[in-house]
Amino acid sequence: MTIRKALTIAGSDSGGGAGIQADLKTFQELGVFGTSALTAVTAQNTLGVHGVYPLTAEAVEKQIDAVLSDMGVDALKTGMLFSAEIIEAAARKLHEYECQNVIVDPVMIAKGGASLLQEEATEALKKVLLPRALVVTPNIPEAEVIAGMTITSEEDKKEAAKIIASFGPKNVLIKGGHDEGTKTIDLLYDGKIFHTFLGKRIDTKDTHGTGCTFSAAMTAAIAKGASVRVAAQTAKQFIQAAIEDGLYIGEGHGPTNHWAYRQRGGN
Ligand SMILES: Nc1ncnc2c1ncn2[C@@H]1O[C@H](COP(=O)(O)OP(=O)(O)O)[C@@H](O)[C@H]1O
Ligand SMILES: Cc1ncc(COP(=O)(O)OP(=O)(O)O)c(N)n1
Repeated sequence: MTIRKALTIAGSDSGGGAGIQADLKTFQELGVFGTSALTAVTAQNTLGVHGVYPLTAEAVEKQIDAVLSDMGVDALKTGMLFSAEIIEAAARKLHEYECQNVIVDPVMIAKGGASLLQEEATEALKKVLLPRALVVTPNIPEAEVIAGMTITSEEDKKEAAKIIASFGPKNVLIKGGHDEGTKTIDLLYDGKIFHTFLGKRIDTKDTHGTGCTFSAAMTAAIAKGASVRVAAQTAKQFIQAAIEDGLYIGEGHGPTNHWAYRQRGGN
């Protein structure tokens, strides 16, 4: 049996709905062996972020070294990176180990409004990390910050995707969770063509960690050999099932159901 492996470089969510915890659960559900390099510890639950405690860039580098020098990976993703120093450290390691299948989820702000990326780190993200990405997966507010424009229509999303592509990622996927309307529209730009992935918008407050889970599902699918387009389709089905079959945990924005996709027969 060939074991496929994935690495997540991200923050810890004590509430288990987002961050490293969501990533590892998603890898597991999609049959991929998960490894991790922690960037920060957050004290977090469904009501919000109650504390952020970043690790040093050196600690992040050491974890990446430990995993990549011995075990290797088929794909990796980044999530909450918090500072320019951590972004630069991660980018140096991706260069050193010649990592190819890199999925960058440019996490900036948690649902409750807490900052998970220092404002001055956006430039480092654009300059050193995006050029190394096979795919970058911003939500709409993140796409607005990276592209430097406001998004209010599908045409705006396309324009923003083109601007973000100019920073170097091979593919840009703008997630549609923050849109309005009865459908969610995720837009993939591969440098030439636009592809859309549609879902039924579920009326629920339990959407904590949807972005992390979506990008982790893409990472797992790519680790198993899927193209970016097929991986986006798998991730869309995974997150749709995870939101639809809600778990109703906690008083605020609850986590999604990472079991749902496999329980429905997905693989
Ligand atoms: N209420 C919802 N119903 C169905 N799909 C959703 C809903 N909210 C988000 N999604 C989907 O979850 C994924 C993550 O999207 P988004 O919420 O934009 O990311 P983030 O968590 O980074 O803000 C996307 O595929 C999006 O379409
Ligand atoms: C530790 C940590 N990492 C990332 C996030 C953001 O997750 P996301 O999937 O964007 O979901 P919401 O925060 O929007 O629910 C996080 N909260 N914590």
